[in-house]
Amino acid sequence: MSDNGTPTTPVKTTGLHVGEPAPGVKKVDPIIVADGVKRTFGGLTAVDVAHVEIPRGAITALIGPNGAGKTTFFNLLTGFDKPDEGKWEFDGRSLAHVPAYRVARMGLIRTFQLTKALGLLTVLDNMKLGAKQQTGENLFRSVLPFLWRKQEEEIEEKAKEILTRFKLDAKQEDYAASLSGGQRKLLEMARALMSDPTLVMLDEPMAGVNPALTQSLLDHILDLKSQGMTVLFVEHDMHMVRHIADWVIVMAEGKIVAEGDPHEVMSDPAVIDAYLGAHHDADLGDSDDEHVHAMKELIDDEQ
Ligand SMILES: Nc1ncnc2c1ncn2[C@@H]1O[C@H](COP(=O)(O)OP(=O)(O)OP(=O)(O)O)[C@@H](O)[C@H]1O
Repeated sequence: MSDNGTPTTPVKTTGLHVGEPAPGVKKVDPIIVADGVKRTFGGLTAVDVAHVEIPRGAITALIGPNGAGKTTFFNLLTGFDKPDEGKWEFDGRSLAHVPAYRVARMGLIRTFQLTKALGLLTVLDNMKLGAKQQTGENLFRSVLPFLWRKQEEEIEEKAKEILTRFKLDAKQEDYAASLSGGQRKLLEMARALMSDPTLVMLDEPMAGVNPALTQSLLDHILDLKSQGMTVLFVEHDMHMVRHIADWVIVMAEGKIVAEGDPHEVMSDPAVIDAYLGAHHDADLGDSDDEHVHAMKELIDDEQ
């Protein structure tokens, strides 16, 4: 946002890849490298990614039609699900068989939609839960209470400082369930920052967000990049993707079908096919598939 309150055009990070943009293209400085990652559910292949690299220090959008395998791939990368086969690295370290809590401790944090249980905690308690491993729960608590108390104070101070940055400080004692959709998204992001991540993975950051908070969320995501973090997000809001993503990876039927900067990707025939399939030239009429509509609009813009 500029000083006079009008949204500014974000500065895109370029020069991320080596060679022609295509599925699996090499990156100059990848933070995640995945190879042969496959996940099936019964007879259904949800994810079948031959090779993909996520560029460091940039904002990458993972897009694709419903059921493309985006969430499943997110879950695999973060240790919340196990693949049938494949290997993947974060910052040069293998993540295969590493449980979710250790992946998070290594600096790869994903946001979660606020569950019912977390809604019953205050905003401040939600933030404290996001802090890195706490010594409070072990021997120190009873043997060295002063250490535990000091750590508690530091965590609380940090939580309040981040809440202020996200303009949620006035809500710190409120139950998280009382927040609006947009405020919850801000809290999810704020909570992720409690553990000083290297890579932040956001699951549909714009879903359910009132337009009044959209700019604020976008600014916070751009801010993560300016602080040196890498961002990977799944999103159906194509305007947002085009506005802030430096790089876009497109999945369809479990596979990566295209990669490139937002302009390249939205004019790629493989992407048009993945989204619109047989509907490409048809009037979508009353179809309730909102993101297919949004994609069609943008593809038309590009042409
Ligand atoms: N636990 C599960 N059991 C069975 N099938 C599953 C499970 N999780 C996902 N699937 C199936 O795997 C496929 C990929 O689902 P996934 O949720 O990863 O797609 P997505 O791209 O995130 O979709 P959306 O954009 O709709 O969230 C879908 O066909 C889905 O029904």
